[in-house]
Amino acid sequence: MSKLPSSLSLSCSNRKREDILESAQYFMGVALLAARRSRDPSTQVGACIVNEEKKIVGVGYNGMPNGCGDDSLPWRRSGDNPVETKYFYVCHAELNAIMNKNSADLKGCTIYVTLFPCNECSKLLIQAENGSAAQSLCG
Ligand SMILES: Nc1nc(=O)n([C@H]2C[C@H](O)[C@@H](COP(=O)(O)O)O2)cc1CO
Ligand SMILES: [Zn+2]
Repeated sequence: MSKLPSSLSLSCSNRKREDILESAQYFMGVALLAARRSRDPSTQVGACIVNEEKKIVGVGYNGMPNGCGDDSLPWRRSGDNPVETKYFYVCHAELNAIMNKNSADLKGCTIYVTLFPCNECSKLLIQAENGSAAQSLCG
């Protein structure tokens, strides 16, 4: 094999980087970044769905339904009536990641989500045939 020109061999390493992010760290990082888009004043959640080829097929964060102004619905956690709280309206990050999917189905996919899925989202993930879920270890 011909020797590298001396200028090239001295100016930059010819060895690939080893200390790269693991794929799970990368996808959870995407979920954490997506959470930064949430307008929920108390809890921001992000979700990233990845297919078996490790391609991102859906990203979402918790927010009010499309077209429903973030200022016209309540963000409070408690009220005399459930309709006075955000829980009655907010779309969870997992729901939005599923709805934002760019693939025909989610068979065998993995979802990386910054909070453990609630029972409603767990049902959605099962019905969407989402293979498995990974949850962030951060608080
Ligand atoms: N897995 C989840 N995905 C989500 O998108 N959420 C959202 C729904 C609310 O907008 C917020 C929770 O509000 P709080 O009860 O921590 O103030 O996080 C919550 C969970 C946890 O069940
Ligand atoms: Zn949920």
